[in-house]
Amino acid sequence: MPLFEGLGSGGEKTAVVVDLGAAYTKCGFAGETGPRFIIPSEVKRAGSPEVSLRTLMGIISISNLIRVIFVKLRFMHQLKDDICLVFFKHFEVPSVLFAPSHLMSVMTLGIQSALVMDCGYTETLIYEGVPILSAWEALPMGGKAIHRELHSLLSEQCTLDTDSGTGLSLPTVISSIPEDVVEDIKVRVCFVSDLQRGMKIQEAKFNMDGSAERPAPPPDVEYPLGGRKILHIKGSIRDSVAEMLFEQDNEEKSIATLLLDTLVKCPIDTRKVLSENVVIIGGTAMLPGFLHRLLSEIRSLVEKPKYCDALATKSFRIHSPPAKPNCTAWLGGAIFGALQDILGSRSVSRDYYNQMGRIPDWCCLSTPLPDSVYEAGKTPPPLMKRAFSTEK
Ligand SMILES: Nc1ncnc2c1ncn2[C@@H]1O[C@H](COP(=O)(O)OP(=O)(O)OP(=O)(O)O)[C@@H](O)[C@H]1O
Repeated sequence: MPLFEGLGSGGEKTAVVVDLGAAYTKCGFAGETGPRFIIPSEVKRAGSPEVSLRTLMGIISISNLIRVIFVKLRFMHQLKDDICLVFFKHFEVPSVLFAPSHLMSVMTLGIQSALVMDCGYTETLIYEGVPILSAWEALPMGGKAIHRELHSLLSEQCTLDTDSGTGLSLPTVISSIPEDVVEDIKVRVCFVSDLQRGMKIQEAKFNMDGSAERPAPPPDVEYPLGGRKILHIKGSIRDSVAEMLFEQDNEEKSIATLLLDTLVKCPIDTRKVLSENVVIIGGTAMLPGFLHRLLSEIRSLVEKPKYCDALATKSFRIHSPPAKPNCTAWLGGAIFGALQDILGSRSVSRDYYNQMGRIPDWCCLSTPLPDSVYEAGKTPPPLMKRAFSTEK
């Protein structure tokens, strides 16, 4: 079907749904089952996600035709302000809605309460539609950390075959492996080992006297690089690079303990329902074996005194949302975006933005907007408006 067929030409307008991730931006239309585009978001400065020009251009080319935008975002207020400025002032979209990705993910399942873990970068928690912010936990462990580790392991341990020789060390042939190749290698050849095997790999890694034996690695892989170069990827890298997610650091934190610590912070009467409604989102969860290992880690940890006494539940279940983990939040946004009445009453309208010059900071509801943004003698404009209907 042509991309824009039937959209924006009369009737109710379709919302555009954008999930701005730190690594990838997903973009498509409300009411559809998957994003039309997944494009890399470029991070310009470490720790400060910025939307690349390329990403914005992709979004903008759509908004020109549809004129109604539904943006789903979980970044800081300044970035939201910048996005509003572009969409309201330049493209004159009727309304924008910023919705939390974790809440949107729960929408795909039709459940009220869930513990949502986002394994892009951060983990958070939602209960009965309201995030329990005091239980929010995060660990800088995700696709990026694996990517960095893989990059250094490949450079240190792998060899290259070229026309001029075989078994050459990497630095003698190329200065470094391109980032997109490392990303491709991660997605195509790496996997998460099961609990037993993973424990043995970790034991061997941290055993200084060499007495712990490492399990036999999977076969090496020959990966073609450009220019008739073949990269030999060691099997021991394939099965161990994702172990960092499950290794406990000096503070005994891994992604499994993070989930359990979050649960311990929740009110005791909510824990059972949350532990039986775990939702895992984020592209890193797509590594083969990830969910199986996470569940095994959790089941083993809950037997330990630290959690056995504190948790008051041992029953854990992970949902299977109707989308791949990296697109679950987007799909929730697409479902929410198709609910015209609800969407219209929850978005920030262009009129509001034009009069106020800013969007409300939902994180600071206790801080009212300064009086100076209201015109003298005028009451503030309504925040919400039915912006998605063609009714006059
Ligand atoms: N099939 C796959 N197997 C393994 N890893 C994958 C797969 N697909 C994507 N990834 C990894 O998932 C990560 C991106 O996931 P996702 O798109 O959920 O992140 P994001 O939304 O951009 O980031 P964040 O949630 O931190 O904002 C990348 O590190 C990518 O390498």
